[in-house]
This record gives sequence, C-alpha cells and structure tokens, in this order.
Amino acid sequence: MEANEHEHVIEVTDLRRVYGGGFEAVRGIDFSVRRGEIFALLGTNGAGKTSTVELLEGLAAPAGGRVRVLGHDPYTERAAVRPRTGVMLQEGGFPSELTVAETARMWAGCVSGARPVPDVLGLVGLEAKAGVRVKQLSGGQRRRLDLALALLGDPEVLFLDEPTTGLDAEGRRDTWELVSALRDGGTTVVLTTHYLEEAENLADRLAIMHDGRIAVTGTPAEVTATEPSRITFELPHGYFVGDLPPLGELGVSDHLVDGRTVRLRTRELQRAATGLLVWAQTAGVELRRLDVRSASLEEAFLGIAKDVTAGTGAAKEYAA
Ligand SMILES: Nc1ncnc2c1ncn2[C@@H]1O[C@H](COP(=O)(O)OP(=O)(O)OP(=O)(O)O)[C@@H](O)[C@H]1O
Repeated sequence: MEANEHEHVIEVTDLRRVYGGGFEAVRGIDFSVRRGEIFALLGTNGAGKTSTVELLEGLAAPAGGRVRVLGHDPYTERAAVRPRTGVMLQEGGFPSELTVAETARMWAGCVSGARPVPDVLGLVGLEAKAGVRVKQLSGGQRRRLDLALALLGDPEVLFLDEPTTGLDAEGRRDTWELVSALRDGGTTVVLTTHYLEEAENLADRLAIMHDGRIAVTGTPAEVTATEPSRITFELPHGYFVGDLPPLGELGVSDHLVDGRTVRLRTRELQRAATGLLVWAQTAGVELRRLDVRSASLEEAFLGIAKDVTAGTGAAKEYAA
C-alpha cells in the first residue's frame, strides 16, 4: 500500500486478551491509528492499556479479534513488523554496569540500519551522559535512555508506554517536543499515559479505556465535549437566582447556588454565556468573579469512569 496520511497503520478489531487464570483484561476493543498521528490510550489503573499495547507490539497473541500493524499480524508476522517499529517499555531493564553509550551501542547491534548512537543520545538530551554508567542515571534519565533505544531503528511506528513517568516538568516538556517533532516527521506514535495533560497536549486522537473496554475515542476536543461546560459568577447584590433569565431557556442543564456564588452547567456555552451577559448589561450590573470554561479532559475522564462504573455509558465514538 502506498504511504499516505490517510493510511491506517494500526487496525484493531474486537481485540481480546485473556491471562492464564482466565482473567479477561481486554474485552473486545476496536480502534485504528492513521499514519503520522499520535494516538493516546488513557485509562484507570488496570484498565488494560499495557495489555493492549503488548498485543500491538506482538509480545503476545490475542485471545480473540484481530490486530494489524503496517498491514501485518505483529505476532505471527513478527519479522515483517518488528524492524519497522520502536518499543519503549515501562521497565527498560539494562545491565546497570554498562555506560549509556555502551548500552546504546549494544542495542544498536540488534537493529538493522541503526542510527548513529551520538545522534540518538542527542535527540533525547543524554549526550553529556554518554560515559556515565546506567546505574548512576536518575529515574528520568533512564526513561530518556529507554526512549533513545526505541528510536535507534528510526521506526515508522513508535510505542511508548508511559514515556514521561518519573520525569520532572522540564523533562516532560522536552519529551513532548521530541514526540511532536517525530510525529511531524511522519512517525506514528501510540502512547499510554496517566497524565491527562500529556494526552491533551500531545495526542491527535485518544481512547479512554475502563475495565478492558474503550469507553470513548476521538480528538481531545471531541472527548472533552462529552462533559458540560461550566459558568460560575457571584450574584449581584440585591438579586436572587429567580431574577436571572429562565436558565433552561439559556441551555443550562443544572445549577447550584452556594451563598452568593452560582454555578451553571451547560452544553451550549455560547448561548448561556451570551444570555447572562446580555441580562447583566441590560440590568446594569456586574457579574463579579465570572468564570466561563469548557470541561477539561480530566473532567471528561472522571465523568466517563463514573458513567461506565454506573453502567450507563455506552461506548462513544466521534467522527475521525
Ligand atoms: N500477567 C498477568 N496475569 C494476570 N493478570 C494480569 C497480568 N498482567 C496484567 N493483568 C491484569 O490485567 C488487567 C489490566 O492490566 P494492564 O497492566 O493492562 O492495565 P493498565 O491499564 O496498563 O494499568 P496501569 O495503568 O496500572 O499500568 C489488570 O487487572 C491486571 O491485574
């Protein structure tokens, strides 16, 4: 197939994974990832993210369903897939007595057409640590070495399992910049993360998993739009909630009054905010401490986890 930006480099259909004791960790999931996009898998602890990524990496055979990476089955056609993918595992597990450069050279020996080691260490900001033993690296520096090793083969598809766990704020930002630059260069990236901010900043599309299933997929904006927006303000002195325009007519789904503070939730943010501001202007009053905001990914995440736990959430998918 000719490489183009609409090509699905990963296709997952009704994928299932069952562990030895019969526990079904992945319970029939579907998603696809296009060439050159960053796709994030989010979810609560034990949701099945790592179990899923391991199936994409060809480390285990699915109990059911189908997975294709670059058009191949990553488990049975490992030889066709592995040289074109890079894998950053949660635990690198290198011999700790080797230096950073020795570790990378050892790894490069297993990769056909490996990039020069200094280039890859430079990419992840470890060039100054080339002569340092792995056991002397900080946790964050080890994560960067993990990433460098995944990049040695200049992969078309990169799997990153919690790439920024243990990194400080600066290290995290540097990794985001690097991953974005790789995407801009055409690399397809699948990452798991616990940091919602990371998915919001980095992902072109994401899926939120819960209990082995995908609860929602879409762009960060689409997923965020599943939760209502919020408007908060203080009632002007001398006014009561009943003096406001009828809230239902402004598209407000529910409201809460706490002292003089009014909190509204709406799925029609522009209509509700405009209605309130026009009312305030006409009444000649100021809405003090006015705060108007769309839901964050965190609110969507918590809302979805709650919905699914309560059994009210059917899987939602947005147009790609
Ligand atoms: N080797 C195993 N044998 C049996 N059960 C397992 C095994 N590995 C994982 N599980 C179970 O499968 C479920 C999914 O685990 P998985 O590691 O895929 O979740 P995750 O979403 O990556 O979690 P986390 O965010 O905590 O890393 C969990 O309930 C876990 O206990």
